[in-house]
Amino acid sequence: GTQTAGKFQKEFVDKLPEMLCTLSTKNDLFRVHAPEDSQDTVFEEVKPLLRSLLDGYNVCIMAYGQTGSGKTHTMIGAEPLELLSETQQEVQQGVVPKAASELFRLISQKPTESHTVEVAVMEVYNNEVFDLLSQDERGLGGQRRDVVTTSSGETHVPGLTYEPVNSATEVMHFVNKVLKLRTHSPTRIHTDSSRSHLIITLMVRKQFWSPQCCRAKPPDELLLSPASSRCPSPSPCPSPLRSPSPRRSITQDTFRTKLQLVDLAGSECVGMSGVSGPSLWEVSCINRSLCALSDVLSALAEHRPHIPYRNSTVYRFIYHVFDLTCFICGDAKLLLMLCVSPTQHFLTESLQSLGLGSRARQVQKSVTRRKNNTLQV
Ligand SMILES: Nc1ncnc2c1ncn2[C@@H]1O[C@H](COP(=O)(O)OP(=O)(O)OP(=O)(O)O)[C@@H](O)[C@H]1O
Repeated sequence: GTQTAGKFQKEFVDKLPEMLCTLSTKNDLFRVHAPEDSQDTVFEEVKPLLRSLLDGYNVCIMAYGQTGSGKTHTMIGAEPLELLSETQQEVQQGVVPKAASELFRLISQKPTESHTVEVAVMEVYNNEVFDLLSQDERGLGGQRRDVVTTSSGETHVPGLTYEPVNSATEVMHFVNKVLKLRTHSPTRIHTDSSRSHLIITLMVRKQFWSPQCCRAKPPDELLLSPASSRCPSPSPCPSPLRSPSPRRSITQDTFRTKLQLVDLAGSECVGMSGVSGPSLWEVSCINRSLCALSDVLSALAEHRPHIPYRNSTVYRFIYHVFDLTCFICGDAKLLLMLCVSPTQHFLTESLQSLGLGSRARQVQKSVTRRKNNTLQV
């Protein structure tokens, strides 16, 4: 009866943290953080992936969970950051600013390599992709972009704006500038609910410097500068790197990897969030795209011959964002951060999120292999 079910739910919720912690200690790939854990503690899980990014893996870090469960808090940080002191801001920063800082810190430790970094910010709203770094005519949102798949199977967003960045501060300058363009609406559960999926991409290009061209490490002003990141063949290397002999530099292949930081829109039950009218379409698009993710993960986990990447209208979103053929089966690492409400009220939603997490873990068992992701310069 209802009473028994209620008792079960209470016991389940009471035991949930303990169960999760036990699982966490038994499995290296699985961690649980309590609400009081700091952003720094959570970021410790993410840090190794930044090293992988520079080692040549594509990396996707994605926050999933019901509406209001803390995805934006986890990915971006406490808002509004500008009202906090500098020290508080650092403490409250989420995965995106911390990952950008760590990336540039790691790059600064590799003086013999030249890196360029570019940032793109997209939102996927009602199954359409918007380029937030290129505002529409009214300045109220991003330009709508198409998603195309080439004959070689690569997915592109033609015209997507990539801005060159030289520091974490510059990355966050672009991100913070466009965050207000992201679609938000109040719901009964969350007064400032994001109604779109946010995708921040950091594209890293790495170029090796030829010994004939550069006897020593390139000077700092050449590192991370998009315009100067290529060894300036056929012109001689700039002083003091010019070779004593009149040999010209050798341009090498560029190694390109992508870090995708994804703050998904929250899954929600219409009855609970109380949305109506045009907002119902938003919820339907959000829930369908999240179901499609679940279907893809299930198919991959069960090694089914058909993986429904191209599942109806969400295909473009799923395929482009996760590029799952690459992220899960190939040269990539995926970190799924499940945000779960600590209250009993949202037990069903929490179980649903954990279900998705367990499917994702099964996919993790497939072998990840890194390949030379080279581009012709
Ligand atoms: N660990 C936490 N510590 C303190 N506050 C938190 C934490 N997680 C979430 N919050 C707060 O809870 C509220 C909802 O969080 P957030 O906006 O991140 O949810 P969300 O999952 O992104 O929601 P939606 O999908 O509806 O956009 C915010 O006010 C946020 O600051």
